[in-house]
Amino acid sequence: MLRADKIHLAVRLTDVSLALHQGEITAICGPNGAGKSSLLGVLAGLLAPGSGIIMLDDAVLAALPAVQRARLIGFLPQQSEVAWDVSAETLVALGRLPWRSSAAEDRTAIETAIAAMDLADLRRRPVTQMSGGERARVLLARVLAGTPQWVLADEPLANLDLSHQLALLAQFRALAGAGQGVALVLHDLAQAMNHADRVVVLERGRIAADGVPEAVLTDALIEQVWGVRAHWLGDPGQRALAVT
Ligand SMILES: Nc1ncnc2c1ncn2[C@@H]1O[C@H](COP(=O)(O)OP(=O)(O)OP(=O)(O)O)[C@@H](O)[C@H]1O
Repeated sequence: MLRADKIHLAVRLTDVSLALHQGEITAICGPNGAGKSSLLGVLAGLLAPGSGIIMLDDAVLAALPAVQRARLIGFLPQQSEVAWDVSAETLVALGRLPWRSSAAEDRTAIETAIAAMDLADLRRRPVTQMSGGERARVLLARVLAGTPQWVLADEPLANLDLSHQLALLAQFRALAGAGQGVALVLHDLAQAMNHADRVVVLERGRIAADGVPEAVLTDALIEQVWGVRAHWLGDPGQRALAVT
């Protein structure tokens, strides 16, 4: 379990408590500036809260050695810019840095990540010569190559075409099915409704709702938090949001 207890981060997060569970996909939703990226950064141990604590199972996350945190938690930031002119394969291989494993183990993890992100044809291409969506897939493959127990991804679907969005959502489901914990910042409420096990809604740095998607993403909450009047169409698992 990855647990945040009474987190305060100046201006950005106020009294945020939540627990993420392995085997689940948790969607973190909310308007621009609500604190989603800040929360993900705190959960990953990359941002130190002013007060409050993050626990990873029985350990205080901040007290774990950095290399152990890097093995346990894979973090995909919102920005997909890459400064280095390296090939996709080299960038994916950097995901193995926290591990001092055998070459064979590294190779297997790298190849699995490349296949999962559909990058076989792009593996030798410099990432600086890729489209935004292609680069986003390489960066996520780097996270997957690290075989983390937790994947925390900030808007991982934002630059992807529909087919790669669906493939990636299936990939996240497979990770959760294998017992990993997955937390995704998502702006698309239909994706959160249909693909997450749980939705956490942030509003101005506070948790506005937390629970199963159908119970959380009600028409009333969407109007309250996003100021948009909308209603859901379709059946559970295949919902579409109609704006009224
Ligand atoms: N480094 C920073 N120092 C101080 N305030 C910041 C910093 N980064 C972001 N903020 C502010 O904190 C609030 C939350 O920002 P955050 O990036 O977490 O929101 P978000 O929900 O991820 O937004 P978006 O949907 O636009 O990506 C915003 O008001 C933002 O302006």
